Amino acid sequence: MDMEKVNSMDFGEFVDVFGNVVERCPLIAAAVWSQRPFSNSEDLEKHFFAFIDALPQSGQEGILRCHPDLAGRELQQGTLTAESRREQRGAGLMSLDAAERLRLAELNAQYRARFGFPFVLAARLSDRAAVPGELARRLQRPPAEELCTALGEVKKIGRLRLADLLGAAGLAGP
Ligand SMILES: NC(=O)N[C@H]1NC(=O)NC1=O
Repeated sequence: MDMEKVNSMDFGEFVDVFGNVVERCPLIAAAVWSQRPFSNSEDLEKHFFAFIDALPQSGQEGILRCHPDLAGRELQQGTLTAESRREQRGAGLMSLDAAERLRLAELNAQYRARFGFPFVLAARLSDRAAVPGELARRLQRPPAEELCTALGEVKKIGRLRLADLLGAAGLAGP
């Protein structure tokens, strides 16, 4: 998809296409649409990220809370978004054994109890062997630092989702 096509989208089409660049936060795409035209994919991405950065802490935590747990209940119930399912499957999180699932569920619960939002990690840049260790490591971090790290992961997920949507054509900028 090229930028000319993106810039010509009406509001509804844009939100349909980009509404899940940030998991279950179509409001962000709705706000970004107002800022078109975009010169290239980096410019488009910049607007998504700037919206996240400009939110008060409660809004940033709200974005994190829109994410499903890794290997959590929604994966079991089949209610993940298509993007999240693909990411979690790619990382091998759909084929955990019972002990691995339990370990992750315990760590996810501890993380949520400590920080008040779910553990977020760009699953496509990780795998089932690395996730529990990374979760245990981040569980020890100070809350303010952890909020920044988690938002950084939201951006990594968003960058990969945008690249999927735009393909190579969208990446070519002036
Ligand atoms: N909790 C969490 O990190 N969820 C996600 N990560 C990812 O790559 N896709 C998700 O839905």
